Amino acid sequence: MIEIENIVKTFRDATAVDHVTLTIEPHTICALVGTSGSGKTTLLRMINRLVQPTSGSIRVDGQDVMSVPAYALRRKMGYVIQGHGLFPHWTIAQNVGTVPGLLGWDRAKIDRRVDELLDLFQLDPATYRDRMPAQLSGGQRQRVGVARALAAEPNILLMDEPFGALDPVTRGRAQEELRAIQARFGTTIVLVTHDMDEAILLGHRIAVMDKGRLLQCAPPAEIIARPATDFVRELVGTTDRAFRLLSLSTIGDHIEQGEASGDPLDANMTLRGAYSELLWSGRKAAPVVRDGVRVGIVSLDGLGQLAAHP
Ligand SMILES: Nc1ncnc2c1ncn2[C@@H]1O[C@H](COP(=O)(O)OP(=O)(O)OP(=O)(O)O)[C@@H](O)[C@H]1O
Repeated sequence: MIEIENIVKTFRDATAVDHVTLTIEPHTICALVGTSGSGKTTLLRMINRLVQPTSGSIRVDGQDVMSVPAYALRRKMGYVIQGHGLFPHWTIAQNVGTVPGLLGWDRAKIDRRVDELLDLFQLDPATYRDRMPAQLSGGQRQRVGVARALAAEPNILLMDEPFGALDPVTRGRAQEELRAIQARFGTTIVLVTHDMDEAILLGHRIAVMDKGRLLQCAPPAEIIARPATDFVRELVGTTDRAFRLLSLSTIGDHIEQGEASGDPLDANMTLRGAYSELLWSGRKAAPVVRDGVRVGIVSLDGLGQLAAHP
């Protein structure tokens, strides 16, 4: 658990983070969103002591971060930045093995871990472990950056715009990978992002910042349905909010009974995806299958009700 209490950071006369109190539960993703300059990066960097707070406290699993040597803290927490931050003159394997090496793991254990992580991120170890960062695409480098941060099995991962520079397709894949890895290892993740769609997709909770202050911290559905201020409402975007609400759950969570014909939709599809499919195929309803077995239907009427202001 990360407990941020009344934290303040002032640079000369400017307050970058202004009395923020925020608790991040273990095994969850907290997405920090806000406009440029709202203090997200500064807040993130106070968690691993890259930035020294002016006042307030941060506890990680009950321990004040100021009581732990900064190097020990940073080895315990993964940190990923935009543009990956890989060492350019080290191979991919050396980059991924950095923290395990610092922690004194033996060679064979490091090698196994590096190969396991490269596999996990769909980078064939035989092909990639001895390459240099410059011999990878931007998307591959970014995935190596995430693999490196996970190398020593940290239970906390701090991520600052990790996918900001990727094209939409690569970005979508990287987001899915991160979601799967988080679900598998239960890592607690603090993710700074400009992108509300990314925050809604990945965040169990979304923390909205403006001018150094925390305006609201709540699950995505609540941020969409009950924004605490006009700024939060504007950030969520009023034109898209019905679709954003539909993107939060799958058809499998809202199976209807009835008859429908045509190609079936998979129960794991989001409600938003189903809505789009129904409009596109000109149908009022479609059968739903789970593991190939028909379990019910999804209808435009049903989706319309689910998209309405709760
Ligand atoms: N080292 C520094 N010295 C002086 N001012 C700083 C420093 N770091 C950040 N700031 C200021 O603190 C404020 C918050 O910056 P921060 O980088 O935390 O915002 P952000 O929300 O992460 O922005 P972005 O999304 O653009 O990265 C800004 O006004 C910035 O200019």
